[in-house]
Amino acid sequence: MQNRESVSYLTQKEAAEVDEILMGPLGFSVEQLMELAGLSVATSIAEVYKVNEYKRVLVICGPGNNGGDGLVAARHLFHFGYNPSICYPKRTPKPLYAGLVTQLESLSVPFVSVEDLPLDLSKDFDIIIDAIFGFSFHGAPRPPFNDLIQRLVSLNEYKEAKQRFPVVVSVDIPSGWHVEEGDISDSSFKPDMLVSLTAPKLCAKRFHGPHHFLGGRFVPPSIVSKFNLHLPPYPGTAMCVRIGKPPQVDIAALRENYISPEFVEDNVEADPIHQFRKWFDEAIAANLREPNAMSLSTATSDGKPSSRMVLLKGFDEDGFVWYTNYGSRKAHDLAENPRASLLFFWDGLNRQVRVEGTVQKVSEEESEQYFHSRPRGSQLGAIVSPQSSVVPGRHFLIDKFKELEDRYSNGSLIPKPKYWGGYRLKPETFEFWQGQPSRLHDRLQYSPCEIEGKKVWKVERLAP
Ligand SMILES: NC(=O)C1=CN([C@@H]2O[C@H](COP(=O)(O)OP(=O)(O)OC[C@H]3O[C@@H](n4cnc5c(N)ncnc54)[C@H](OP(=O)(O)O)[C@@H]3O)[C@@H](O)[C@H]2O)[C@@H](O)CC1
Ligand SMILES: Cc1cc2nc3c(=O)[nH]c(=O)nc-3n(C[C@H](O)[C@H](O)[C@H](O)COP(=O)(O)O)c2cc1C
Ligand SMILES: Cc1ncc(COP(=O)(O)O)c(C=O)c1O
Ligand SMILES: [K+]
Repeated sequence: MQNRESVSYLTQKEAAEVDEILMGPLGFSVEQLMELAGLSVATSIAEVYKVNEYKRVLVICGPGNNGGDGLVAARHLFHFGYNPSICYPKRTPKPLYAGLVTQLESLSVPFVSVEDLPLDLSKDFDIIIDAIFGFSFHGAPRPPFNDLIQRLVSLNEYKEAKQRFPVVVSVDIPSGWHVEEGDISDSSFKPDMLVSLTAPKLCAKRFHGPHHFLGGRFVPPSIVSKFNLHLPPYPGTAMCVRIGKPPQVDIAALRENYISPEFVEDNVEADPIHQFRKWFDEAIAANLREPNAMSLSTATSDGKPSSRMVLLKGFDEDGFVWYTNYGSRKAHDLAENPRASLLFFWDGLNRQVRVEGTVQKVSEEESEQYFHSRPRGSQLGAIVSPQSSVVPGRHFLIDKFKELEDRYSNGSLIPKPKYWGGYRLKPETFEFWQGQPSRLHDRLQYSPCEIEGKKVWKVERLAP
């Protein structure tokens, strides 16, 4: 999360200069920049306002490039599953704009005239995108945009009356605001979200709404250095990044309604290891991050519990294996109380699996073999770290690490320390859980029983 103070802002003149450099010596075309800008707007909106709750979108487009960004955003939002409508009263007679309009018409996105647009915008839309004016705005808004801006101002009244009201998202500049000074006359509207493009303009300092995003992931280093820009890094492959304060959330209202295929007794495996393999393979196929991460809970002999994450490194009929330091807190617990439980949570699949049983160390040979399969840095890390004991500072670890790195820089075998190795939990019970609507989840528990002298697994459904 980027601190608002550390982000830089552009003046109106600088914004126009950046434009000229991008589309001059740097070889960009306006189409390209507009496409990226519109896509950033659409992805920012999709990040905050989920399509199942905020479906109906009105995009009000002005006569310049800001309006073009709105047209592009509308097309992307359509493909993301939203229902956009467009109000575009002063069309620009250029092929770029005509093309964007044709693209939207081919998707049957409706164009609404100012006259046909309701005076009260609060009922028909969930999101209103203000793509009226960008950084070239000057003076006071002229018709018909003054009237449209007034309708956005009126939304505040509905907000105060606590009726359901649409959120307003401004593209680059809240329309009617002075590009540098902000809402000087205090007569314009206050958007809920601002998507600054390329770099925030000075007026963005006056934006105090809940969601400030930056989009336009195309700024080359030469622009960054020429304008001394301080911008947050974009995460991963994202087209947008949040700037300013983190969103305020009502923790008590944070919840997911799980929707999953039915998980019923008739189609589970008789053997829980087979069932685990099936779900584990599905977690891998779903491309989840670290599907082998599991919470390991242990307890002291007098029953004081503790949990931590570890990585599963193998499983079969004999049990579930992980590696760690034999002097750690968990190791002390396991030495006096071998009973433990494992918990997997596969978020993207609405699944969790509990495995409970007793733990033993794996053989030295097994630990040796695994230790030498790890990256050399991790092998050295294991030697350096007296896991779970107090150390004087980070330097203590780094100094020891560097010393060892030098010693083994010739590529020679790094001996596994005696105090590092694996554990195996032999399962006694399993529970497979899958989230369902209204908290009526599926829970199937496997426990061992004997039928005619033969060990089998009993499967029972537990109430959610
Ligand atoms: N640079 C970049 O990196 C990128 C920039 N991009 C986008 O471009 C935006 C800047 O676009 P822009 O320069 O076309 O101007 P913009 O603000 O849309 O409007 C100008 C129009 O409004 C009119 N107008 C002005 N004042 C008025 C008034 N008081 N009342 C009524 N009308 C008024 C003016 O008419 P005029 O006054 O000149 O007759 C003209 O027709 C920028 O904010 C960003 O969204 C991205 O697409 C890509 C990357
Ligand atoms: C995703 C994840 C995986 C981890 N995997 C291991 C692991 O496999 N082995 C390990 O010793 N620590 C692992 N850790 C660190 C442990 O959570 C823990 O901090 C450490 O083992 C010390 O725990 P203890 O003091 O309870 O013994 C992992 C942490 C995370 C977040
Ligand atoms: C301290 C520690 N040891 C061991 C592991 C196990 O994973 P790996 O053997 O892949 O490094 C982890 C994983 O996060 C870890 O943090
Ligand atoms: K705008």
